[in-house]
Amino acid sequence: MPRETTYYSYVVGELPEGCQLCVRGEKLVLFVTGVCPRNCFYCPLSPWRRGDVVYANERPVRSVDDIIAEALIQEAGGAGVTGGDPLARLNRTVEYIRALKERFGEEFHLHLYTTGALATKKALEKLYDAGLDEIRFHPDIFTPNSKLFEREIENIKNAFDFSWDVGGEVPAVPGQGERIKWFAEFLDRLGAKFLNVNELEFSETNMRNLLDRGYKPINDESSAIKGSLELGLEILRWGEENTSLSYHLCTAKLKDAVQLRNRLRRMAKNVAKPYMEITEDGTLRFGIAEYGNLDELYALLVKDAEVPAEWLYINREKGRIEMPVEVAIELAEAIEGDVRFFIVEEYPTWDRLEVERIPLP
Ligand SMILES: C[S@@+](CC[C@H](N)C(=O)[O-])C[C@H]1O[C@@H](n2cnc3c(N)ncnc32)[C@H](O)[C@@H]1O
Ligand code: SF4
Repeated sequence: MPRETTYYSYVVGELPEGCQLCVRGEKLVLFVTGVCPRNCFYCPLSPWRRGDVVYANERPVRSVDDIIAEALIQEAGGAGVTGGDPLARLNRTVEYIRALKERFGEEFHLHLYTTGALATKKALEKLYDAGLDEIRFHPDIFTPNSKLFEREIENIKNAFDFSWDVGGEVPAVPGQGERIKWFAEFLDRLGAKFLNVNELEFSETNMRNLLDRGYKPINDESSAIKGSLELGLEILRWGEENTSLSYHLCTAKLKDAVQLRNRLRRMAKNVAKPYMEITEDGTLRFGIAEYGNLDELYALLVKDAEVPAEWLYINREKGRIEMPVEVAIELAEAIEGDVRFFIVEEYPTWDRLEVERIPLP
């Protein structure tokens, strides 16, 4: 029987090393390029991520230094190299893998996702020499009669010439169980280590495609697709009986409630300013005051309201003054006029996504 993990997923055999770090929030998401030779109907990437763009987590990358800076804030123990297809920009991918290994040492674990379409022996050799530890193939098993799929399948065989961990990773598309089992048997014959199965999720980008094919979310609060988890479990039960692969069924809930939360908590302690609280979810909570003239407001708060200057931070980019929650609550009661006070909660990420805003009376 597949084991249920404490982080809302299911395992047969051993959890792949890349996943072990990921669930603890220790994997940097290194998005090398949005360029990809495929066009999966379930592709979750937004149009602006489909271009030749580079991100380390939410941070846009101009050079390797940006990647290192992000890894330090996260206290990352490794990175998942993703896209798009990282092999569509092979030199860049190799440069980043090499730089991360050089900066953080051999222990820094690197796994990479690829379609397999560009995984020639030469390309794989470059990745292996750069220090890649684990490679995960996602061939187009749901369009089996295409030339591209044939090439992907042929290329996967090249990966077994190197002593890294080789696995597959595909979404559990309801109605496609037989294709996934075919892929599992294929990987097993070659001597692969694992097959990861992802619970299928909708995003703003793929929602139309998924609805048109009759797939529906399980409820209003979840992005998971009905029937995908059940299919994943069925594949794990079958796989345990019929193959020697390890399996991991990675759920939408794991990604949202565990992996993201753990990553945010790791980052929050390194970016929180003294006036910010870190919540259980890893978000930053603090008070803000908004007013047209920030210098005037600052003078009012320091001189008239006698708030110690070290409790205040003028954030000109966002047009506000930041402060501890308690100070904002007191000031909101004491100050009359056009100044607006709020308690906000933000992600500790590069884009500082605001997730809550409570106006103070
Ligand atoms: C997000 S992709 C990134 C790498 C690459 N673009 C790919 O598709 O392989 C990583 C894994 O996510 C899975 N995936 C793709 N679309 C998905 C979706 N809509 N819901 C859940 N998993 C998905 C695939 O199994 C893929 O191996
Ligand atoms: S392989 Fe990944 S990035 Fe490429 S189209 Fe499919 S889901 Fe999108």
